[in-house]
Amino acid sequence: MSNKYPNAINEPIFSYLAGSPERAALKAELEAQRAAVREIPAIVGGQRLFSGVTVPVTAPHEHQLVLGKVHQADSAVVQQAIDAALAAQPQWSSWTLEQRAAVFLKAADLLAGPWRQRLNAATMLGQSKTAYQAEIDSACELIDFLRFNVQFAYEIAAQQPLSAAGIRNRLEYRPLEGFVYAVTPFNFTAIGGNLAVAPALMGNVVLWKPAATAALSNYLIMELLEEAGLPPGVINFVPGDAQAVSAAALNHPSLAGVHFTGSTAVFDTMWGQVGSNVSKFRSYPRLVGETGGKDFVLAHASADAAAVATGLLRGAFEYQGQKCSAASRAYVPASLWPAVKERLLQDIATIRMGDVADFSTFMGAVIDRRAYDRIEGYLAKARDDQSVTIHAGGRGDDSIGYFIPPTLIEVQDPHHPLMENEIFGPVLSVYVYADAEWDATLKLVDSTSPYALTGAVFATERAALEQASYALRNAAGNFYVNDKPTGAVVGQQPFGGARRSGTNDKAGSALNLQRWVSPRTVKETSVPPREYAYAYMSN
Ligand SMILES: NC(=O)c1ccc[n+]([C@@H]2O[C@H](COP(=O)([O-])OP(=O)(O)OC[C@H]3O[C@@H](n4cnc5c(N)ncnc54)[C@H](O)[C@@H]3O)[C@@H](O)[C@H]2O)c1
Ligand SMILES: N[C@@H](CCC=O)C(=O)O
Repeated sequence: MSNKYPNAINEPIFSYLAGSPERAALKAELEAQRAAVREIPAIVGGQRLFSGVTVPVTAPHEHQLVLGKVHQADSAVVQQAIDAALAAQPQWSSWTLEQRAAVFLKAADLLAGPWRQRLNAATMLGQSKTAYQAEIDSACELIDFLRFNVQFAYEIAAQQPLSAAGIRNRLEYRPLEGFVYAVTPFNFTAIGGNLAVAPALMGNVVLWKPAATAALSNYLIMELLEEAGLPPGVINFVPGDAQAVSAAALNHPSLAGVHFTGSTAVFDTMWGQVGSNVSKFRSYPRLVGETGGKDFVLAHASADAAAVATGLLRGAFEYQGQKCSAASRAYVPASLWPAVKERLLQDIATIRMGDVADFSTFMGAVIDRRAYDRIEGYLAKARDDQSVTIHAGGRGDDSIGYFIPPTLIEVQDPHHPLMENEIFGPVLSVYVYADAEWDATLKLVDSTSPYALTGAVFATERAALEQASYALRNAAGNFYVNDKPTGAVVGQQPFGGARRSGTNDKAGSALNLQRWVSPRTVKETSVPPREYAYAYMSN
């Protein structure tokens, strides 16, 4: 099947400069959304289900501001959603790729146009992203997922076997039999959408359990998909208690796959549940999970100090360090550290943190009370720890919002918990190594953390870059050279990590989409043999 659509290109990032039309539109949308309280129901087979049992969605940077009420799906609703998905499956899986792609390409165009600021504003208010962080996520990345996935799906469909004379072979890329359970994180609106949409594009039906704290933006994605023409029941939206929803979904004989992004601990639990139910399932479920990280930045003595400091600051503190890719442990040689530290402290002193609707802010708040308490717990311990030095930040303030300032901590022990545990907040820990210990530091970086998601090396000496790239080949699924470890772009840097960071199925690439198909090989013979004996046997 050939792709008649043009090749995808990355959605350009709007500037939001003062006086720009996009800035005015976003401001207006922010005002409108902060003044409303959205009812957020489950969507099952196209029907809105309001259970009446609700959980509020609040703005992390202004926790008294209620933006929505999420109606919780109970296990009966989950069962209804699975039934609706399975009922939608025969028709949806009979649609051609071209017909399915048309829905998602229309969604991309709507999002690039009239829907852009609706989704950006919801992401800013509900998940405390600045305008830029929302734009690269809920607008550009989601549009890119929608468009590039179509292109990748055609590339998969084009992979066909040889056909010898008199025989015609083909591979049919069938969707999985059953439903895919998509469980999504709070921190990227685009990831939420993609985890539900990618299997659907390949012809699957989906049960989507969003993160409670991202329910507002994720619900808008459902509305967007409906406007784009997604038939009822293809994606069913079931916000609710994670354990209850999962218990129902992961027990169902028609579970065909899990598409997860979130913490390692939760994925471990889900994997265990699937494992203990394995003989119940009609097929072996595909398990795709992109999980936690403890992402490193390693500077070599030849590195440019300003580039290292800028990579660290953006990598560690953008979106309050709540990117799975965020720089959270750094290794800087003693000769470079004074210059890197000076520059970092100068820059950190200028960072504005606060209400993301104020476009001069660089940082908003962390997502919720639980995250605030977890991060503040690390900071409280660090404040009492004589073995570490807090150079900046180090104490949160939750009076208005869940604010944790950009925090820079120097450790003496490279195996300090601050260097090993995923904190998922704006906390950067630095270990200063002796310049002569470069080789040993490469081993240290590789062996310190159980994760292997992202990492970066800064150097101007080519030999050092090549040495680090080889020594750290298993330490990160996304490896950056002279750049921050965040900000992967769909179609340019397929994303995912190995070890305890996930199954590394590379979101935003054909590798991921291949997990959502079950190929059937068909051989057709033009003139079938009519005698069993082979010719040579008659001699
Ligand atoms: N590797 C990646 O691509 C990637 C991308 C984004 C986020 N992350 C990771 O996600 C984490 C942050 O996101 P989060 O706080 O939303 O993660 P989380 O694991 O707390 O939640 C993820 C999803 O799992 C659900 N969940 C929670 N407990 C569950 C349970 N017992 N059973 C089933 N589902 C459950 C949540 O409701 C949510 O929908 C970090 O660890 C981060 O590194 C990884
Ligand atoms: N793809 C994003 C990270 C997603 C995880 O949170 C990045 O590359 O920064």
